[in-house]
Amino acid sequence: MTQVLIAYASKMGSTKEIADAIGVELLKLGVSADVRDVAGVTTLKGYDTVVLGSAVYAGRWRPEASRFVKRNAPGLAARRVWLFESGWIGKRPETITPSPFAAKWAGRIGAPPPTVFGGRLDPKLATGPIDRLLAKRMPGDARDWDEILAWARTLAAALTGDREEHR
Ligand SMILES: Cc1cc2nc3c(=O)[nH]c(=O)nc-3n(C[C@H](O)[C@H](O)[C@H](O)COP(=O)(O)O)c2cc1C
Repeated sequence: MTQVLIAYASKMGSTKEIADAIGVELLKLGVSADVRDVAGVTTLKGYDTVVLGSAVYAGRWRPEASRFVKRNAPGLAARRVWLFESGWIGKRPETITPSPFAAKWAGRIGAPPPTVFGGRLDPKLATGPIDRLLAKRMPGDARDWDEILAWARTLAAALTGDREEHR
C-alpha cells in the first residue's frame, strides 16, 4: 500500500498548516500519509511517495528543506515526489514562478515543477526583528484552502490511479 511522507519546512507555522491540511485530505481519500517536520526526517525508508514543502524566505527554501533534498537526492529520484512552496502575500501575482532552488531540484529528481501557494504573515507569530517588521508592514493570509485541497485531491487521484493499475 502507498505510504506517503509529507515533510514540511516552516518557520512561522503556515507551511506546516498547509502540510497538515494535505495530510488530512489524503487520509480522507484513503491514502495513508505521515506529516513530519523535515528537520526530523532521517530516512525515506517505508515511504514510496514524498510530498515536500517549504516556506520561501528571501527567495530561498528553508535551509532544512534544501539540505534534505541534497542529502536524499538519490532516494527522492527513486520515489514519486511532489514539491510545493508557500510565500507570496497580498494580491495574487500575475505570474507565479517557483523559487530557483525548487525548480532546479525538481528537474534533478524527476519531480514535476513545484506548486506555489500563497503564504501568511502574522506579526504575532513572527520571531526575529526582520520577520516582525515585514509582518507588521504587510500582514495577511494568502493561502487558498480550496486550491490547496484541490491539489491534495489531484495527488490522491494519481496515487489511487496507480493502485487500480497495479491490481
Ligand atoms: C523576512 C521574510 C522574507 C520573505 N521572503 C519571501 C520571498 O522571498 N518570497 C516569498 O514568496 N515569500 C517570502 N516571505 C513570505 C513567507 O514565505 C510567508 O510568510 C510564508 O507563509 C511563511 O511560512 P512559514 O509560516 O511556514 O514560515 C518572506 C517572509 C519574511 C518574514
